[in-house]
Amino acid sequence: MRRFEWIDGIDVSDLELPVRQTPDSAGYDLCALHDVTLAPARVTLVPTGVRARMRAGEFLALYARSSLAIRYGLFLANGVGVIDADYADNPSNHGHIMIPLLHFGEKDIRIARKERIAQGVFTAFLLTDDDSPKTQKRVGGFGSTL
Ligand SMILES: O=c1ccn([C@H]2C[C@H](O)[C@@H](COP(=O)(O)OP(=O)(O)OP(=O)(O)O)O2)c(=O)[nH]1
Ligand SMILES: [Mg+2]
Repeated sequence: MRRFEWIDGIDVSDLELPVRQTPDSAGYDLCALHDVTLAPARVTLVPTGVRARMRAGEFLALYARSSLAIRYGLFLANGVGVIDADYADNPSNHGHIMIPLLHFGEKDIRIARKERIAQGVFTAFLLTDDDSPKTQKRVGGFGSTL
């Protein structure tokens, strides 16, 4: 089981789930769910309308798209986003993947619904020999494990 799903209750009639552009592309392109204006020197959290399901021992790494970085000065505010496998079932937002975009340019940028804004790469990770997680269940995202 490794797939993308829509978050319930959103109009997805004109959208498509994340896809890779070519057979050897690593990243699944994630699109903006809404039109959004990015102001210079600000972080804007852009919703995607999707969640990612994956196996234990994997995470979805979110990276910027090089073209947006080069053309507009757009970066992920967190450098690389880490989407945990247990985020999909968190009761607070049901795994909604959000993209924190940081705009380094000087003028507002308009991002349109459906525009590809980041890419996700499914990635395997390793644990320490004495690994012991602090809690058994994730309850939210962005600070829920404080
Ligand atoms: O760019 C991102 C980064 C994270 N997340 C979601 C998925 C991830 O599983 C969750 C928590 O992310 P992270 O562990 O990076 O943030 P945190 O500040 O440590 O929050 P928490 O205490 O909830 O783990 O937020 C996103 O939607 N987009
Ligand atoms: Mg965390």
